[in-house]
This record gives sequence, C-alpha cells and structure tokens, in this order.
Amino acid sequence: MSTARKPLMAGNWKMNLNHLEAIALVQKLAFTLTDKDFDRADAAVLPPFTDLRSVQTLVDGDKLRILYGAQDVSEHDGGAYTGEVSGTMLAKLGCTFVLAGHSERRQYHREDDQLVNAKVQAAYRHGLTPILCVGEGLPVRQAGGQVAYTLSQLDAALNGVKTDQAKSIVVAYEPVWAIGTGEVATPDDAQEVCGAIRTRLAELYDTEVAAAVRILYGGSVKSGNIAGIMAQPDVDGALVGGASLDPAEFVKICRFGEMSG
Ligand SMILES: O=C(CO)COP(=O)(O)O
Repeated sequence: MSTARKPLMAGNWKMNLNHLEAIALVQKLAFTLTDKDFDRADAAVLPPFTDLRSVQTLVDGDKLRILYGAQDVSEHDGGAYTGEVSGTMLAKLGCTFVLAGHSERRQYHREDDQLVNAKVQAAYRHGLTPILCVGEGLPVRQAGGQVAYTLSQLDAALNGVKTDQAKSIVVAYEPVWAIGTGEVATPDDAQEVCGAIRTRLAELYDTEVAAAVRILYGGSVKSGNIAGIMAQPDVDGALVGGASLDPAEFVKICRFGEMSG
C-alpha cells in the first residue's frame, strides 16, 4: 500500500442477495463503518443489477459514503440487445464502478479480451470507472507464466484507452485458482503480479498513470489475511467475493484486519 493512493475495498456479491437483502447488508455496513474508516479507505459494493436501484435509494436518502457499482456492463449503449444492461442505465443509477472481465464472465460467458476491451470503453463512455479484472489460471501459474499472461490481458483490455482515462482505472489482479477456493495467494505472489502491472502501466502510458492507478488483489480475501496483502507496496486494496456477504467480516477487511476503525 502506498500513501499516495487511497485504498479501495470492493465487495463483489456475485449472484447473491435480492434487493431486500441488499438493503439490509448496506444498512449494516453504513451503521458500522465510521467517517474515519471512509477517510482511510473507499468501501464499495457491487450487487446484482436487480439490487442497484434499492442501493441507490438508500445511499442517496441517507447520504451514505459507501460507493457502489455493477458486476458487468454491455458493450452496446442501447437498442435491440435482449438481456443487456447499458452503461447509460448504470450511470443513471448512480454507479461509480463497473467490473469488466471478471474471470467468471470470461469462463462461463465466453468473454474474450476483445469483448472486455469493448466493455472497458463502454464504461468510460458513460463516466463509469472500470474495475478491470485480470489473472491467470492454475496451469499457467504452475508453469510460472503468471506475469506474462496477466500483462497480456491488461494490454488487450487497455487497447485504445487514452492516458487521461487510464489514470482512473482500477485493476484487480485475481488469480483464478485463488477465487472461492480458500487458496489465497501469498502477499509475495500478489506483489509480484501487482508490481508488474504497475510497471506495465508506466510503459503503456507514463509514470503518472502508473502512480495513480489503484491495483487490487482478489481471491479468498478474509479479515485474517488482508493485513499481509495490504502491506505490499503495489497492492492498494481488495476485490472481495464470499467475505463481502458477511457485514462484520467486510467491515474488518475495510479496516485492513485491524480491530477498530
Ligand atoms: O472473485 C472474487 C472477487 O471478484 C473473489 O472471490 P472470493 O473472495 O470468494 O474468493
């Protein structure tokens, strides 16, 4: 973690919690997280599309400091695309973030690098901040190819993204073998790839962009392992799956595993 970048803890709820459960969870987070917590780190939730309007109403009505976003965005801006949700719609719902290229979408919905790039571009067209997910699977890791593989995903996703846009992107390094498996990467594993991502951003853009971009680690993050991960110089936060569904656990993660805010 660097003091120059504000840490970001983002909870990816995946396909969990209906809109009533979403309200209950956000209320619990809002009740527990203090201004001091929010001053120290941004906290965001990424609920299913069907929850977003409820979350917006709660956040706006109670003037909460919790940020929120969606788990996916269409590469199209509107029209005859059955089942899709556009960036315009997400922007209208007050979303700050949108995930692009989560490994579950790459794996189960056949999203390739070109589509992920189109979704990153769609996010920027509508003023949304992409949280670009990259990371290798187990065979690549076992062959020692994690840096090359992850950087090739990064290069492809940033194709055509301009310097002023790149400055605001969030990159989440999520090794596929660590997602939902309890098999967390070691802090050194996380630093190796997150550091390589930052170096690549300097090569693709400049050192200002590289210094500004927040790079998150994701994969079996819990309150018990977040401190070691956050101690790494190029890790600026976490993208949290399962543990983000438990409000007490997510609050502890937002506090870097420390006992109080
Ligand atoms: O995929 C993830 C977040 O996007 C990580 O999920 P888990 O924290 O459940 O391993």
